[in-house]
Amino acid sequence: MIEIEALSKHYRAPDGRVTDVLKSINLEVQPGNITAVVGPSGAGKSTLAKCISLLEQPSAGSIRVNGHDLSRLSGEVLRRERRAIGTVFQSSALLQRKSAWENIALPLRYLGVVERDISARVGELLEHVGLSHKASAFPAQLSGGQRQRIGIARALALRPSVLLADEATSGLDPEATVTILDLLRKLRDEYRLAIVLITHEMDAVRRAADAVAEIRDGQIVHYGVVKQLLAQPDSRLAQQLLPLAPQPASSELVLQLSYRTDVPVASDWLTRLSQQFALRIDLLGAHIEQVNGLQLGRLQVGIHFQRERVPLSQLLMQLEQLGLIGRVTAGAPLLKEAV
Ligand SMILES: Nc1ncnc2c1ncn2[C@@H]1O[C@H](COP(=O)(O)OP(=O)(O)OP(=O)(O)O)[C@@H](O)[C@H]1O
Repeated sequence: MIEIEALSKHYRAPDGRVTDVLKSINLEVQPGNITAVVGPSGAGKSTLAKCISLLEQPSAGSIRVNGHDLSRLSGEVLRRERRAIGTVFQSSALLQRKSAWENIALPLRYLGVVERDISARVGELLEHVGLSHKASAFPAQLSGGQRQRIGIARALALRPSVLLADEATSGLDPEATVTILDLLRKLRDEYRLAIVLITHEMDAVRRAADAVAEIRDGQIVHYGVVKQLLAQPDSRLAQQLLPLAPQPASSELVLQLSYRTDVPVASDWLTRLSQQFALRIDLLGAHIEQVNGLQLGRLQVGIHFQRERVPLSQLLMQLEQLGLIGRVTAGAPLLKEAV
């Protein structure tokens, strides 16, 4: 488990000017959980990654891994405790003259682990990342995705409890990206790893994250548990996770409806709603997203009132009873008259 508390980082330029890059970041990632950190370029994601991996010393605050505050340690104790954090970066930085097998063995060799145990552990890790057949290949003979999987195996060699993946899928093709993200999910579950996934790709968040923190200008401005975000379709993070382009509509009211496919939605909701309120409902757009193994649906519907206008609150309440969460995308002023 990793607990980041009131973490701040500033840099001091030679002329004495101070740049605050991280401002009092609080973030907790439990074992068996993937938390994505997203945000625009320059927001502070890499600096956060460097602080977590202790490449940079925080200016203030603490980073506790399994209860130990790593930011206060130094020397041999720090080297020992930091083994609890495995790191994978964008280019996995494998040694080119060493085979995949040797690259994974490196951290174990540095520690002086006996050869027999190294063999057993490397074999197990290669199997876990699905590359046993590439043990003797050199990095140049591997694809980008395969190199990244070897990088992940190496990061896990010392059995960390936290894995930091900093842009680990950037630059990979979609297929390799999916393989890496699915591997992270598998490792999360098998080793109960607490994974911090730093990424600028919302697709990666959708596929793998349990929670997401949005960082802007050095601060966490939004945080949400992915499965709960769907119940808040208005939230900024939900909109980013499940975008549905607004449709031009001649309808009196345009609603965006969300639902989880594992929660029953009345199959005849459309007929029931139309009949109950004398509506004509046009389907303007629909899509289903996979979010961390869960299917989430989004619909956009245009509504025409065929008799009197129905109060919006009544309409939304009825939708909720049918298993759908609604929010108005267009036409609200019209409705206000009727509310
Ligand atoms: N060593 C440094 N000295 C001074 N300022 C720095 C230093 N490192 C980073 N910064 C500044 O801190 C801010 C955050 O940078 P950081 O690299 O953490 O952003 P990021 O969110 O990772 O961006 P990107 O997605 O483009 O990699 C930027 O404004 C950057 O210029």
